[in-house]
Amino acid sequence: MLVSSDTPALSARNIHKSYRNGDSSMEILKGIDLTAQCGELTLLMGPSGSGKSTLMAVLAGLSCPDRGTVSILGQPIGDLGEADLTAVRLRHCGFIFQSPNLFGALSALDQVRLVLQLTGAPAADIDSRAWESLKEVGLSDRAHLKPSAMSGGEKQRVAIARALVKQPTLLFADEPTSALDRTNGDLVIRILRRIAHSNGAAVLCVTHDSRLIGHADRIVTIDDGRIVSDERPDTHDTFHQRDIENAAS
Ligand SMILES: Nc1ncnc2c1ncn2[C@@H]1O[C@H](COP(=O)(O)OP(=O)(O)OP(=O)(O)O)[C@@H](O)[C@H]1O
Repeated sequence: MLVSSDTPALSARNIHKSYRNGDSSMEILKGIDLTAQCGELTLLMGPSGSGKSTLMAVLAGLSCPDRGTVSILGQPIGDLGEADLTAVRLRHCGFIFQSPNLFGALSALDQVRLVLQLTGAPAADIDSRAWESLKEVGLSDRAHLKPSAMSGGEKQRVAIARALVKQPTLLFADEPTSALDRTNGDLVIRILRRIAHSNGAAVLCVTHDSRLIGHADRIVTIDDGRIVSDERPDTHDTFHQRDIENAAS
């Protein structure tokens, strides 16, 4: 895929999504516009039930919107068949969830190697890349341990190494720190920030964890299926949805 340097990693336009419950339908996303640039850690925050995880699933191509378009590196993913969409996700997207979901029988190193084998990386590169990725999350000395011998924070860092090893353009994280204590939560968000800043990934992180706010480049708040604020804490460059709408009109 040829991509200009101005192309956002992700762009979503007028996203609507409803869920059916028996005869009734509930609109969860009510016209979301969002662009994510490479090199930024963006937090998606908002009250429980406001639609954050639904939005993340739509942005990652895991769920289809009823209306609107999502583009990854300029490619509208709604135009892709299932096989091509899976290929885009495999090639460009990494995922981290609240629970690390590791394979119980595999060592940390093998969990990371497996991703590279599945993505068809050259066999000669697999070991060095897997080691490099574990080193990035500070787990070189834990590489041969299985999940049962690791702490919760270590397991979450293996999950990050597994997402990171593909060098994804887009990294989606859904509540990655909510099961972790303060020290491990802090470590995980620092790693996510470094992945954005040093590796140039666009990192989108759904969270309730207010401890993460100070680490973010941008905080997008969703309420009742709409973006209600979009803030850059470092620069205090704050603008609200009405400003976006005014700018677009
Ligand atoms: N598959 C589904 N079928 C029906 N309703 C759903 C489904 N998934 C989510 N919902 C509903 O959509 C609404 C938004 O859910 P979502 O998980 O996106 O919110 P959230 O902001 O991530 O919440 P939380 O912070 O509690 O995780 C909720 O009312 C939820 O019950």
